Amino acid sequence: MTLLVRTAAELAALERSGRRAVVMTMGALHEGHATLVRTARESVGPGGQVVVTVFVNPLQFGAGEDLDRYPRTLDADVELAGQAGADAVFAPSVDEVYPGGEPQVRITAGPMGERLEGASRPGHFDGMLTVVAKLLHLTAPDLALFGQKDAQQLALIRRMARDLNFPVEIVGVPTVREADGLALSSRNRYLSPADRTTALALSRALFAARDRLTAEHALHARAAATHASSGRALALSRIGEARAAADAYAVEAAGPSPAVVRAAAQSVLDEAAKAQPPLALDYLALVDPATFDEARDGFAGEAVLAVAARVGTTRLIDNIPLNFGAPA
Ligand SMILES: Nc1ncnc2c1ncn2[C@@H]1O[C@H](COP(=O)(O)OP(=O)(O)OP(=O)(O)O)[C@@H](O)[C@H]1O
Ligand SMILES: CC(C)(CO)[C@@H](O)C(=O)[O-]
Ligand code: BAL
Repeated sequence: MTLLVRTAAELAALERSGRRAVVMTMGALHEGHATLVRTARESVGPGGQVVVTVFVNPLQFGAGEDLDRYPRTLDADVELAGQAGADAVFAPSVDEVYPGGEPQVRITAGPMGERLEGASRPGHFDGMLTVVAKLLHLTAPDLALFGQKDAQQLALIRRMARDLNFPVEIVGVPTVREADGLALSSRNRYLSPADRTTALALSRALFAARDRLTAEHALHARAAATHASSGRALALSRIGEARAAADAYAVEAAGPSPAVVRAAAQSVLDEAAKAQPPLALDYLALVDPATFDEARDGFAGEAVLAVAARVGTTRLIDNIPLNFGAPA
């Protein structure tokens, strides 16, 4: 039986058992959320405790965004959270979370919070981190789980926990997708069937980039295995073509190019911009997942290709991890 808790006092009175994991959500729960809850349950075991929070945080919505129309489905959320293994759902009111009205003192996300999502949604990450900090204090978990679908949010929460010494383990959970690739999101409920068809271009673009990267890795591996370009470089250098030799060496030494991989995604998005309804691209960026700095040519290691776009009145985000190979 899943307990529904509405106040901070009730939550504080909740008896603890074993390790406590928290999954924070804005409700309208779907299979992505259920996966976070199941992962939380597996992490703490049957003797541990899983708390799901459901709170649509006004502080992280900008003027003109969808705060008022955001879906609110608490009964179904309690049901789904319970089936996935939650012991309690904490669903406070706005007054309960912000008893003194809008908080004067807030968490500031810093430069990482001003890029990509932060540039499109000014103040969003300050509002998000402020409520996450409050919910961490209120729920006092041993671990907190967040989806990689919101990759920049996850990176900022990790950074906040580290920079401000929050005594909690932050766990990232891979993105759950529909069979056709669309990342699950509460905002998918806004999509008409035609919107949804266009929206599939987000994941298609990310998969095209992943496939391009796989092909690039194979090309470079083949070149290295056959020493084709070094052999050619040697031959060229013997006949005195020093510049051509240097170029040939460079081709073999360089890893896959971020620009080439990014372009594979861009061409899918360009096509979708001509669809009906059209996809309006906000950003497509290849970034370092820890800092959200742009991954330029020569980048090695783990990257994230992140995309945000509007289809009709719905704004969607998605991303995919891409490994550019071991850093030199
Ligand atoms: N498809 C998904 N796979 C894995 N985790 C997800 C997925 N969708 C959401 N989450 C995670 O669930 C948590 C709560 O997210 P939230 O309630 O905002 O859901 P959402 O579907 O992302 O909603 P929205 O459409 O408003 O962005 C976050 O940590 C988020 O990253
Ligand atoms: C982490 C969060 C619950 C804070 O409101 C929200 O940003 C979300 O659902 O991803
Ligand atoms: N899913 C991230 C929270 C937001 O869009 O406001």
